[in-house]
Amino acid sequence: MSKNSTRGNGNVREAALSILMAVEKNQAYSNLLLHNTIEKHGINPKDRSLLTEITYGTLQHKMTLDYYLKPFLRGKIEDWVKQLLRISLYQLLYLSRVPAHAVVNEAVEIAKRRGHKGISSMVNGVLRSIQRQGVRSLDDIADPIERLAIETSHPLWMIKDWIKEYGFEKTREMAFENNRAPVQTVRVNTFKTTIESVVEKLEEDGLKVERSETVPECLYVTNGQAVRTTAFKEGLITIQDESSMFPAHALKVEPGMRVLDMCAAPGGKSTHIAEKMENKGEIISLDLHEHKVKLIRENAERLGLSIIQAETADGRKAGEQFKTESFDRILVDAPCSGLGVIRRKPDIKYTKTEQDAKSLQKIQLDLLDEAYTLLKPGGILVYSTCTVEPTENREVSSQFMEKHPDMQAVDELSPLFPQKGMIQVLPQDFGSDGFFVAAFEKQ
Ligand SMILES: C[S@@+](CC[C@H](N)C(=O)[O-])C[C@H]1O[C@@H](n2cnc3c(N)ncnc32)[C@H](O)[C@@H]1O
Repeated sequence: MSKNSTRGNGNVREAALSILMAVEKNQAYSNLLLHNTIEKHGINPKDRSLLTEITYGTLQHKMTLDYYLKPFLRGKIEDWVKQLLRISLYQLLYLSRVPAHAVVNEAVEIAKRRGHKGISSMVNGVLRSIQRQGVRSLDDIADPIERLAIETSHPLWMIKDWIKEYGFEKTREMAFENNRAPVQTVRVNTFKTTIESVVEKLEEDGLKVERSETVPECLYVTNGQAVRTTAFKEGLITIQDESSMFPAHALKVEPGMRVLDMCAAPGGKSTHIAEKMENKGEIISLDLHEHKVKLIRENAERLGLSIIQAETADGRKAGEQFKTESFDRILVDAPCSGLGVIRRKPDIKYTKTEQDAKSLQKIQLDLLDEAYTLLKPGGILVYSTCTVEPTENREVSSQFMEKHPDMQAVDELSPLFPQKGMIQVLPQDFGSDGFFVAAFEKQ
């Protein structure tokens, strides 16, 4: 794909097709593949936005598209042809800016290039029939739960699980919100600069910026790419979702403290904690994977933070390296099912299973048990995840407190969000990621 593609948007659709095939076949992450494709081919901004829209849109609406396509398909069709039909139907139904004839023509061309004449005639036939007859109505699905699953393209087990925990209405809002694009948010490095000065710098770079009403150091960027700004290069901001800024507040750190961040890569929260500690004290940041630990170091360096010591280690065995009851604060930002970030990674809707949440529950409890041993009396332990699964979050917190009666839920998570003990943020609450934060104090 060239920087200045002259052959229309055919290459964009080819690229979307390849990404979607890799996501489905190899369970590759859509966001990483999209990023790599854009960087590798130096795709221009206009094509970049179309590629992102087609790839994410097709993934977001996969089950709805299949529901619409089913009456038009006969017999077994190859995976790539199915993806091509999904991509094309997505554009016909959801992208009014692409003319219908262009969508059909591109699809037929791709089918010819990748397959043979028979396949291209079939693709042509299906798309033209859909154009003539329209698609069937979702009203044909009598059961409201099943309808919600198909309409918003979420597996039925997931919708049922959420309804049990949050009720039908909140689940419905969450499922629709999961198909919307998130607003870009950045965190101001308050150790190095002020919020006002960053707002000014970002605006000088042509970005539109709004301040959050919940987290003072959080800014919403409603256009452009904050990662390409001078403020980013100078280490004055970090790209981070607003929900992910809650744990550092819940930790209630002070300069000079000794803090352990057990699952720290790529360092989004470790660096936030360091900024709040004014770069005074000590932060040990662990992660299981060496290549990810490198990212913690790089981020700390870019932000001018020197108190972070990043190490490769299994948090569940941290007691082998550190003394019992030696940390003032511990963060367990645990590996989780990630179902709060479906807006950013729509593919996880289809790859996660009910069993995943169960096995993650065990890992999270093991990490928390180790953290308990390392926490000083009077210290605070924060447990957070970017999921909305009750098997993790709520169940993990109750099991942990049952096992350790001297760990008490704090009276107020933070002056910014005064809930007692824990908060479950749903994506529709503030427009931020679905997220869970619990804070416990050791008696
Ligand atoms: C939710 S991510 C952490 C995000 C990070 N706190 C941040 O804000 O940038 C969870 C991390 O836990 C790490 N991890 C998984 N199991 C672990 C373990 N047993 N010990 C330490 N880290 C682990 C993963 O490699 C992953 O980077």
